[in-house]
Amino acid sequence: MEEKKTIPETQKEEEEEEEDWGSKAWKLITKVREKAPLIQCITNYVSMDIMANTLLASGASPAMLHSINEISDFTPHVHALCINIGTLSPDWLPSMKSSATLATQLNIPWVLDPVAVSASDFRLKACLQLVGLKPVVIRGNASEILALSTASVGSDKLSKINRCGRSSLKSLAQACGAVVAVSGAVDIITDGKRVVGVHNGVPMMQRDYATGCAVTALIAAFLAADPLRPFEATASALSIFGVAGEIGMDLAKGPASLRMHLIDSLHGLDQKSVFSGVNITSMP
Ligand SMILES: Nc1ncnc2c1ncn2[C@@H]1O[C@H](COP(=O)(O)OP(=O)(O)OP(=O)(O)O)[C@@H](O)[C@H]1O
Ligand SMILES: Cc1ncsc1CCO
Ligand SMILES: [Mg+2]
Repeated sequence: MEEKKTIPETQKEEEEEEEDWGSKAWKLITKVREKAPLIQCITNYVSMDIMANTLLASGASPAMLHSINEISDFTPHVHALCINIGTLSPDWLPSMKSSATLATQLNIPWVLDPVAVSASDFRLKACLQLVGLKPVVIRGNASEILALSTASVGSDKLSKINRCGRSSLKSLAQACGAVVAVSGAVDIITDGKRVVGVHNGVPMMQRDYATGCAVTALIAAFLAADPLRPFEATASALSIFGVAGEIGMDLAKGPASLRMHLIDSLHGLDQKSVFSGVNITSMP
């Protein structure tokens, strides 16, 4: 007869919490599909197409409106807002600020993507002004989040050994009052207290421009589905996008076909694939 092993209580709790992410993510994508939230994106010229198609494939309704003449009429009616500074110019910045200000005043969740924040002084200053307008989530790659950390928290306060490590990420989240997400092979998400890692996605996603921008928009859709739990929404969106990338990669021949298959997989994602694919773990 097989020997019965007993699992220590703490390990059991951790396993239960980790197992639970599959159902959290499934509930959120289901809610996005049911609610079809309206997501305003003020984004760059490169990402508009993949972002709109990612949102549509998830069940959300994208709207790429950026004219200053339309913000006051339109932003109050959206369920979430995504601001991306990828092709920032002086004439778009007032629209971004105005839309972000309205969203914060009206309790509409919004997410900031600090694309290439350290490329110029103009971009860094603009990004810090936007951070001051209280995004609910900031999602960038490691170099962008490191640049933002150094500028927002101060290089002297960051550990020299572990400058983009978990403790500096937590400090950034606390300083900004936002959930901070760093994408990469393992995406790291923190709300300043909790930290989780998302172990989904495939390396080929880095060979395709604007996948980062697209997942930031998906975070906005998940925020619209559950505005009170931005940490869970952010981790789930990153995981679901990664699972769609994994399934898409089985059919793809390279970056261009991955883009197509990722969007198809996101559209067709079922409960079984979400439960077996979502891989989110707590981090100390
Ligand atoms: N090595 C990897 N393995 C698995 N998934 C990855 C890897 N690198 C990136 N990803 C995934 O690709 C997506 C985009 O992340 P990335 O860090 O490339 O964003 P980014 O640099 O902001 O992209 P862009 O600026 O082109 O929009 C995320 O969903 C992330 O999880
Ligand atoms: C290539 C590129 N240039 C500005 S934004 C962008 C898309 C990826 O962020
Ligand atoms: Mg990016």
